Amino acid sequence: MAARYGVMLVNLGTPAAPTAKAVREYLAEFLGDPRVIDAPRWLWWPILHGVILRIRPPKVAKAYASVWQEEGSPLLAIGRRQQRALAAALAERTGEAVPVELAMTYGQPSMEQAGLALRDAGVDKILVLPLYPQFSRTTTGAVFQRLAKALAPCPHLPELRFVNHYHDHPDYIAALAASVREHWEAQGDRGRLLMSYHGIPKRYVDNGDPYGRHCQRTSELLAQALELEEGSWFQSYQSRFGREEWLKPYTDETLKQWGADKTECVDVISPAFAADCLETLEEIDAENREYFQEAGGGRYRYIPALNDRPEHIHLLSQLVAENTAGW
Ligand SMILES: C=CC1=C(C)c2cc3[nH]c(cc4nc(cc5[nH]c(cc1n2)c(C)c5CCC(=O)O)C(CCC(=O)O)=C4C)c(C)c3C=C
Ligand SMILES: [Fe+2]
Ligand SMILES: [Fe+2]
Repeated sequence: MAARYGVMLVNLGTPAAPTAKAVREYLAEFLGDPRVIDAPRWLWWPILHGVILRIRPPKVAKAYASVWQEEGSPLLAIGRRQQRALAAALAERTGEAVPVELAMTYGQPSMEQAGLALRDAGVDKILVLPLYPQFSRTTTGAVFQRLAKALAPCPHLPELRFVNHYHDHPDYIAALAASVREHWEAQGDRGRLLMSYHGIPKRYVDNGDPYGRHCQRTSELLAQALELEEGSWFQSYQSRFGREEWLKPYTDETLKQWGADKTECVDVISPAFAADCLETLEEIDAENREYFQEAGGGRYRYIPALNDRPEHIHLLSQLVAENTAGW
C-alpha cells in the first residue's frame, strides 16, 4: 500500500568535501541566491565572483577540514541520522511506513532527488519541514523558492504543506531546556548562559523579516522554562558576513567583553541550528572559545545542537502529526 504522505526535511546545504574547489562551488550557489544577499546582481556578481570566491574558499575549506567527520560534513551526517530517527518515530507513532527524505537548499541531496524518491515511494502529498525554528527570508524563504524551482517542471504537482517556523513550539522549547539541564548536570554547575543565533543583516529585519522577533521569543521562552532570572542569560548573533550592520549584539564582541571582564564560566547554546555544523563546531566551539579565553575568560562550554536527541525527534514527529492532520 502506498504511503498516505511523505516528509521532506530541508536544511541549508554543505560542501561535498572540505576542499577549496568544493567550498567554492557551494558558496557560489549559496551566496548567489538573492534571498540571501539582495544586492542588485550587476553590483554583487563582480564582488562575488571576482573577489569573494577567489579569497574565501581556501580559508573556509580549512575550517571545514577541522570539523569534518568520517561520515562527511557534520550537517549532512547529522541530517541523515535525523531522517532515519524521524522515519522510525513516525512508523511507531502511526503504525504505517512514512517516507522521510532529506534535501538541501544548496547542493546535495537536492530537492529534485528528494522529491523523486518520495514520488517513487508512491507519495502524492508532501509535508515540507525546513529545519529552521525561526523564520527568515534568507533560510525558510529560500527553501520555498528552491522548492518552487524544483517542482516547476512537474506536469502534476503533489499536494503540499509547508512548516513556516516553530520558534515557540512547546516541544522545541522543552527539547532545548532538556539539553541545557542535562549539560548543567553533567558539568556539576551552571555558567552564564549565552544564546547565540545565526545573524542576518539588520536591514532585512527593518524591512519585515520576523527573524529577530522569533529569536527573542525563543530566548524568553527558554529562559522561562529554565526558570532563569533576568540578567542571568543573554542573547547575541553570530556568523556576520560582509560590511553592513547585522543584528546585534554580536556574539564575538560579547564574548571578548566577557573575557576581559574575567567571567569565570560561560555556557553557549545556538538554538537556531537544528544540527551541529561549521557555524557551531568551528565558529562557536573553537573560534569564539579562543576569543573569550584569550581576553581573560575562564571556562567555556558549548551545548550541542539538538541533533538526533530523542526530544528533538519527538518535536519533529509532533510537527509532522500537527501539520498532516486530515491527510
Ligand atoms: C549574507 C550571508 C548569510 C546569511 C544572511 C545567512 C543566514 C543564515 N545561515 C544560517 C545557517 C547556516 N549558515 C551556514 C554557513 C554559512 N552562512 C553564510 C552566510 C550567511 N548566512 C556563509 C558564507 C556560510 C558558509 C561558511 C562561510 O563561508 O563562512 C551553515 C553551515 C553549513 C555547513 O556546511 O556546516 C548553516 C547551518 C541561518 C540559520 C541563517 C539565518 C537565519
Ligand atoms: Fe549562514
Ligand atoms: Fe561562520
